[in-house]
Amino acid sequence: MNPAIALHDLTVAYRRHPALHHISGRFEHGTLTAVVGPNGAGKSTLLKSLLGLVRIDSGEVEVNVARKRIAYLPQQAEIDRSFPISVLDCVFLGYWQKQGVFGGISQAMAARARDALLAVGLHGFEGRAVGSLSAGQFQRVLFARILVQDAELILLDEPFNAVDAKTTEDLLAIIHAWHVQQRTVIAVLHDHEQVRRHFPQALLLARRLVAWGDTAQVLTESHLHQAKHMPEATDPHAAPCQAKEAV
Ligand SMILES: Nc1ncnc2c1ncn2[C@@H]1O[C@H](COP(=O)(O)OP(=O)(O)OP(=O)(O)O)[C@@H](O)[C@H]1O
Repeated sequence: MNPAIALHDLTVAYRRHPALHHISGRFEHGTLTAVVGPNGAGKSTLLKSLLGLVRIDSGEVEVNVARKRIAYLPQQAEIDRSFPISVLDCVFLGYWQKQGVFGGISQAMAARARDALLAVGLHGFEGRAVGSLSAGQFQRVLFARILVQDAELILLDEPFNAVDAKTTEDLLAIIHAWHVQQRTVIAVLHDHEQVRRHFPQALLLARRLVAWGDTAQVLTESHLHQAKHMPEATDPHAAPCQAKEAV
């Protein structure tokens, strides 16, 4: 069976400096994977490359999931919530990918959106402006939006940043339910203990691939030590990356 995603010797560079260096591997359908690594390791770039949001320098990303069945939660810092939109309307945005902008919201769809808000613990928040929510409440809204989107592949970039322990626990329960429903979930995370407890698969990045597979085999002391010693800065005088260069 085709994997949900296959990376074939993927290299992505920003102004010539590789953020991802010759990465190969597969995300199988229905797997729950944490992407971990130090700051600047290329984790967000990896998610963006799956969505076609960054230019690929060499290699290939094979995505065997229809674009409209992919949900993406960027880091909160990348989301503008200054525009005046209600919580319920924000959840309705989850339908847009499937329906198109002019699809209209049926009563059944509105009911599902309200149920999604209930599921994330935000019953009664429907009319609130998203700009007035706390970071944790807003993250719950974004999870409700993914719930109505009914996505097959869910990409989450640091979903628990600035989110308290209770909200994290609630959102982890939703991720667990997605896994049980055989959706493919890929989440960028920093808390290794959390990854060990909740994520069966892990991918450890340090621009290059350090390890990818069962979490217990990936998050070993030796692998984490290798990742930690990724050079902090890229060398401005480095030669351009050669696509066939050994990793
Ligand atoms: N748009 C951009 N232009 C230039 N360089 C970029 C751009 N986006 C990311 N980078 C660089 O690419 C590298 C990887 O960045 P990325 O955001 O993918 O890392 P990350 O692992 O998600 O980091 P963090 O844990 O800090 O969020 C970093 O060195 C970063 O400075």
